[in-house]
Amino acid sequence: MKSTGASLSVKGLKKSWGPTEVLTGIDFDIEPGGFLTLLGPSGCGKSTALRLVSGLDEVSGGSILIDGKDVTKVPADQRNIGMVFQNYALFPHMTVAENIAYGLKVRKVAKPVREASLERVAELMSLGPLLDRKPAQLSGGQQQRVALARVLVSERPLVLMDEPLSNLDAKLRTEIRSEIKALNKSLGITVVYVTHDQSEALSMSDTVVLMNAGRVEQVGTPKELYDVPATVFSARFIGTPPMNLLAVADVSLPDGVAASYGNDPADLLIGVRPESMQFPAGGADYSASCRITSIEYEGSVSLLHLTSKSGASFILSHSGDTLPSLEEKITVGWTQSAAHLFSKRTGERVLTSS
Ligand SMILES: Nc1ncnc2c1ncn2[C@@H]1O[C@H](COP(=O)(O)OP(=O)(O)OP(=O)(O)O)[C@@H](O)[C@H]1O
Repeated sequence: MKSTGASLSVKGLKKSWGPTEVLTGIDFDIEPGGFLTLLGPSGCGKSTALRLVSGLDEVSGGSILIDGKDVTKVPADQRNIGMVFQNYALFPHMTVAENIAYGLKVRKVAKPVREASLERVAELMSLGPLLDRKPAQLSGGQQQRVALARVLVSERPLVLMDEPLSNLDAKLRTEIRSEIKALNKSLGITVVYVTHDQSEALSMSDTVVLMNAGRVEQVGTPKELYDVPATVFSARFIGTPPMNLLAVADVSLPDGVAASYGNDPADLLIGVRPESMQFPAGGADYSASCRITSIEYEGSVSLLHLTSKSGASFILSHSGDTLPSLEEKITVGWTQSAAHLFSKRTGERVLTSS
């Protein structure tokens, strides 16, 4: 099953339903064989963007290029795109084998070729022993694997997946996640994936397009989004528990940071990830005095829920052996490199000269 992925370029994509603009002009690009995820909260427009790329809905503005060719006005069935959705709708009266090979049969692919493709994909997806069963005789995870196999066997250079794992339990999600990723790499197909689950996005993607209210908040590799969030929204959306954001009044800053910020220092928000905060604070560049309000034991770490001088809540992920006690007043710290500075007013990351 050789397959070479297509490139995809989305430019200024807009969609309105009546007077409501649900996509306000989004841009992203993906190289052949890449894995790009549209990530964002419910209702931000991820599925809408995917449906426009697939051709199921018409754009209100902007363009879609596949392998450099403008397909914005090309009907869905001529875009050569494979799709897997959350409700994977297998044909109940057909066996697994018939379901998988259905698309090839419709396209009048010769029987020996069909059979060879089926055998190959069944092996890849470990579906061999299930080929004669009907969908009702499969578990949810097995049905999802059949839906994926059906798309993979079709050898489309571009595959769109809309929350394909959302019906599965946590263990299966993790298993199928890595299967999808491995298939993306071994077959070279280009994948555009939609999810609201950040851990799914971070673990699978080469590129993440983080969306918020119909626009793109940030585009980058998973590491870029985690290490250098461009906005307060990115900082809070990526990472579990989310990044802490503290007002200047609650933090003791290194000399010069506030002064080097051209604007009113009270506009600064100091971001720090729970896992980058240290207790005890010894030698840290930034520090904050606080009180421990609760302690959540999570096995490898304990989450210390803290309250700042001004009453703001934040979290420190503590991996040390000795735990402080509840209600104890402590000082926590973090290094310059773990500090993320944002403007409260614009929500954007700001750089200081220090
Ligand atoms: N056919 C439609 N008519 C009117 N509004 C629609 C239509 N389809 C989607 N919308 C609206 O567009 C917005 C974006 O929806 P979309 O399904 O793209 O979001 P999403 O990010 O995929 O959300 P979810 O993760 O919940 O699926 C929502 O406010 C939704 O109500």
